[in-house]
Amino acid sequence: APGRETARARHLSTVYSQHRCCAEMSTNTRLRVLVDMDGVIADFEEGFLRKYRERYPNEPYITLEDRRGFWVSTQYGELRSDLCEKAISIWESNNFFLELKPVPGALEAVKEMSKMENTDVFICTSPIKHYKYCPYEKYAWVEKHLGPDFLEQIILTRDKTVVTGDILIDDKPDILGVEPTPSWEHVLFTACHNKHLTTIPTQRRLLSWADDWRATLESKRQ
Ligand SMILES: Cc1cn([C@H]2C[C@H](O)[C@@H](COP(=O)(O)O)O2)c(=O)[nH]c1=O
Ligand SMILES: [Mg+2]
Repeated sequence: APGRETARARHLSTVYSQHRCCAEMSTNTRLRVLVDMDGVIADFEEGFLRKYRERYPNEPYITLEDRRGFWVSTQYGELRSDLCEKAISIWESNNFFLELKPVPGALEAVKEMSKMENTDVFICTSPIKHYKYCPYEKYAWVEKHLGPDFLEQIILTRDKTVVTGDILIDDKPDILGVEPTPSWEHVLFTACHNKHLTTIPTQRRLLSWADDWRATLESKRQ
């Protein structure tokens, strides 16, 4: 019957287009890049030291060269116990995250990355639990430096292991969470606090945004 033939033709056409779409997707596998914010595109350490010394000009401080270990609060607390809370008060203050300077080369790299064929870029960042300013200011910082379209690309999480991606560029040496085997390869972004760290031989680094980040991304494409 003519009617049945038409319906079958429509069905076959749909099935074919779905298979063709899947076939195309399987050959054009997209690369998903997760880029950390603090210490990778926003200069947390510089901003912290500048504002700490402004607020506490007579207190001891740790130069960027002497920074060791991810946690600023821990190293300041070891210097003198009360300095831990003083350190925390800096990044809990209004405008701290908003006024962080971009890491040299970061904005250019992220903009270029986001325009690459078959590439998706997300800013994957952990807010502090003192939520009065930080989440808002992280969004405002991305809009200010990367433009309003990039607001679509922000992932705020305290656990990056549950985020799916091919590569995570992050300055934190140990990225732990509920997922024991995250989907992404962690590429360690060199920062003052981790430059002296001896990492396992398989741990790749980006020394800065002047390093060959394009080769690192291409090495992850299927
Ligand atoms: C050094 C340091 C950082 N934090 C907080 C500040 C930020 O919200 C996140 C940064 O983490 P990410 O891995 O760069 O997203 O950590 C902190 O609470 N205490 C510290 O000493
Ligand atoms: Mg970081």
